[in-house]
Amino acid sequence: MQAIQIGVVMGSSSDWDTMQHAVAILQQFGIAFEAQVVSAHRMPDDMFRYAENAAPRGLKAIIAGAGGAAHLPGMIAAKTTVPVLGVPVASRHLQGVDSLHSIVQMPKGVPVATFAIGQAGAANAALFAVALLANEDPALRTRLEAFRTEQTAAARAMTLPVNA
Ligand SMILES: Nc1c(C(=O)O)ncn1[C@@H]1O[C@H](COP(=O)(O)O)[C@@H](O)[C@H]1O
Repeated sequence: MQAIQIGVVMGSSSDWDTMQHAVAILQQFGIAFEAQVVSAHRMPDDMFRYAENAAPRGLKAIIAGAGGAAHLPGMIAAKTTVPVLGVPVASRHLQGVDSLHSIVQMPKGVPVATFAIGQAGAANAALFAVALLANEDPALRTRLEAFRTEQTAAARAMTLPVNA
């Protein structure tokens, strides 16, 4: 069995609607991943353990999604040097601006790569993880390039009602 390369964590199962878009990309590229709920607020000891074990377990990156007071990505980053890719999940009252600011405004010295709010951010975090892995995996880079080529073709094929 292939060793797990990417960890996907989220603060609540209610984040799945967003974070499933990261998982779908990892599946599409055949990346060995794990996905689970880990909350800095509700299960701090588990969160610390997850972060501390990330490097010894060989994880290459952690995609962490959370909403509201979204401390999960930053707190994981505080406990590991494995790259953390943060996904702000849209919150009910502030539409995810709170999540974005919580994740992006890290103090100097503890970086979290922060993506857009919502499902596009989740998908892009996964694509970024694929790009990181592709640095060491030429076959994966070829698949990533093919993905981009298909995307370009789809964009070129777009039509507008005014031109129909
Ligand atoms: N931001 C965090 C953390 C954390 O950062 O540790 N743990 C849960 N949450 C967030 O709380 C929101 C509401 O969670 P519930 O739907 O379970 O009440 C979710 O978006 C989750 O990411």
